[in-house]
This record gives sequence, structure tokens and C-alpha cells, in this order.
Amino acid sequence: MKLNIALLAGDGIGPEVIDQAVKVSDAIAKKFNHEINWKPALTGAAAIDAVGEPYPDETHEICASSDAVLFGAIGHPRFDNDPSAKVRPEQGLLKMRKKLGLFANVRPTFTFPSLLDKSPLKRERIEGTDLVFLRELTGGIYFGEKGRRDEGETAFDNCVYTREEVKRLAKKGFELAMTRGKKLCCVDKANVLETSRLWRETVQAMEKDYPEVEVSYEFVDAVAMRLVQWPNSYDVLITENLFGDILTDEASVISGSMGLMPSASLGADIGLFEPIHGSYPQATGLNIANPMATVLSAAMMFENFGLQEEGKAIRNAVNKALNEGIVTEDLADGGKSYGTKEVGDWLAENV
Ligand SMILES: NC(=O)c1ccc[n+]([C@@H]2O[C@H](COP(=O)([O-])OP(=O)(O)OC[C@H]3O[C@@H](n4cnc5c(N)ncnc54)[C@H](O)[C@@H]3O)[C@@H](O)[C@H]2O)c1
Ligand SMILES: CC(C)[C@H](C(=O)O)[C@@H](O)C(=O)O
Ligand SMILES: [Mg+2]
Repeated sequence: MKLNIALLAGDGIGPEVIDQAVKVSDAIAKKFNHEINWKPALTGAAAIDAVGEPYPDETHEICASSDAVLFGAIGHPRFDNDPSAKVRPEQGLLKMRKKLGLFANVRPTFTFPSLLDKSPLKRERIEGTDLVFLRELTGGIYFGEKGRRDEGETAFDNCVYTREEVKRLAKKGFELAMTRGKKLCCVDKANVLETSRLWRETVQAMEKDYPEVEVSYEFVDAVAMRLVQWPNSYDVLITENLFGDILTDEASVISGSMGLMPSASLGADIGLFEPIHGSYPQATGLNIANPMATVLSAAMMFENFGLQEEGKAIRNAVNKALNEGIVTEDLADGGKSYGTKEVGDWLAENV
């Protein structure tokens, strides 16, 4: 297969973890006889510095004309610490997701046998966890009207959802549940929010089309608790943009590290494959960031092309690295750790 992949490294640890994912993907391409044409493009603070905006038209053209986008991370403390900045790195990621029509963000959470005893959560609570969040990605409070009034003394962010937006995400959730444990949890705040009541009503109306799927409706505050209490009781969870953002960072504690959490943003023909973590500014240039989330995002990319064996080879190599202790410091428990690059080299040699 010939693959054109847009490569958006971004900021902070982005370039370091992207380098490892490229190395591993190239090793897979060599092994399985594929050809990958990487097309680097600017995004985030790096793009603001170069051309004044975080998702330049040129980057969009490169992404839109590629088969997929592999993304590192964006964000920089100089923007985080300046609430008045009008142009921000994060706007680039949001614009890209919106312009590419990527409304469904697939965020799996699973455990790795060798990490079960390293989690702050007890083994018996997390063992067997295999759940997937489907986070709505191009609507809700992230994209509603926002602003200030009363001479800046009042601020607002509107949360808006249309029935159609809920339906298309829920449809993906039902379909995904049918291929897995046939359980779907709709996570909302329908006891308070009108948008959540639209979510609940829409999902309830779809239940009859999927009689085999057992559907539950849970409030987001209770899910935040049950997620760490009984994570292995969940299968597929569908939720709106902001709730999904928060709950999936929480879920990283079940797996063992933010540096292990991959994702796929889907909807249109092109998929965006992005770790869920950010630019981890404190680690920039130190060769300590865990590259596995980005490497596993590349595995999701291969799988999305229908290349299951390729994805599996990457997953097996990651598992083997974890079993053999070839890990960055976030997973070393104070013991021996390896650098970002060394872990990437090892994975590329072992796929
Ligand atoms: N998709 C993205 O690009 C994305 C996602 C989240 C945050 N951000 C941006 O990143 C910047 C930093 O945000 P933050 O500190 O809240 O979140 P972060 O995800 O960058 O880091 C939070 C913590 O998670 C851990 N961590 C994250 N990535 C890791 C990795 N690869 N290996 C090991 N540990 C890792 C570290 O302990 C770190 O302190 C901000 O500018 C924010 O807007 C970007
Ligand atoms: C950086 C930010 C815009 C982004 C989000 O909130 O979607 C991030 O936190 C994520 O989870 O990918
Ligand atoms: Mg997030």
C-alpha cells in the first residue's frame, strides 16, 4: 500500500514522540512492504511563530490531500500563562478537527499485564479493563459562541448540540458496541443541562435499532467516580466534547500513564491519529517523554487502513517492551528507565 501521511509534530515533546512513531511506522512499512510518504506541516505554537497562525492554510491543504494525519502535541506555557492571548496553539487543533470533519474521537483504555501492579488503583479493580470512549469532537461548549460582556467583567461559553450531531456520534457508539461487549453507556448531565437532555432523548430513540445493545444512562459526575472504582464494568461510553476530554485523562490512571493513551479522530475520509496527552512542556528536549501513546496512535492508523496485522505488530512490540522494562521514567517506578529515543529504537527493531 502507498500511504501519504501528513506529519504534524507541533510543540514541546511533540517532535520527540513523533520521531519515534515515524521510526516505528517506517519499520512496519519495510516489514509489510508498504510505502509511506511523510508530509511534514506546521501547527501549534511553532506555526504561530513561523506564520502567525496555528493551523495555516498550507497545513490544511497538506492534511486534506493526505490519507491520514499523524499528530504529536501542541501548546506552550507562554500562551497558557497569558489568558489575554488572542491567537493560541490549541485553536489550531480545534480548527483542524472541525475543518476535516472529525466528529468522533475514539479513546480506548486498556490495561497492560506488566503494569497492573504499578497503577495507584488496586489490581482487582482494573484487571480486565477494556473500554472505549467515543468523545464528540466538533461540537458542544468548545465550539459555541464565546466572549465577554460588561466591559470584560462577565464571560460566557455557550454549549450547543444539534440532534444530528448527537445521532451521528451515537450511531458510531452503537455500531462499535455491536463489535465488542454490546454495552453502551451514555454519559451526560441530563439532570441539569438541556444539551444533555437532547443527548439522552436522541440515544433513547435509537435503542430500538440496536436491540442487542444494553444501554445505560449515567451522570458524568457519577461516571468520574465509577470509572476508577469499577472500570472493568464499562464497554463503550459515548459523551460530549468536554466531558470526554476530562474523563479520558482520568482514565489514563487505569492504563498507567498519559504517555500510553492513543486516539483516533474519525468522521470523514481522513483520520487524525493523536495521543491524548499534551506538549508536556517540562519534558521538552529532555528525552524523557513516553513515545508509546504516539506509537499506539500510529497502530490505530494502520488498523484504520484495514492493516490489522501491522497494528498488531506494533501493539505486540509495545507489550514486549513493557514486559521487558524498556520504558521511560513515567513507568519505571524509580527503577531503570530508557530515553524517548531509545524506547523508539527498541520498538522499531522489535516490530
Ligand atoms: N492534543 C494536544 O496537543 C494537547 C492535549 C492536552 C494538552 N495540550 C496542551 O499541552 C500543554 C501542557 O498541558 P498539560 O500539562 O495540562 O497536559 P500534558 O498532557 O502535556 O501533561 C500532563 C502530565 O501528563 C504526563 N504526561 C503527558 N504526556 C506524557 C508523556 N508522553 N510521557 C510521560 N508523561 C506524560 C506528565 O506527568 C505531565 O505533567 C498545554 O499548553 C495544553 O493546552 C495539548
Ligand atoms: C489541547 C486541547 C484543545 C485538547 C482538547 O481539549 O480537545 C486536548 O486536551 C485533547 O484532549 O486533545
Ligand atoms: Mg485533553
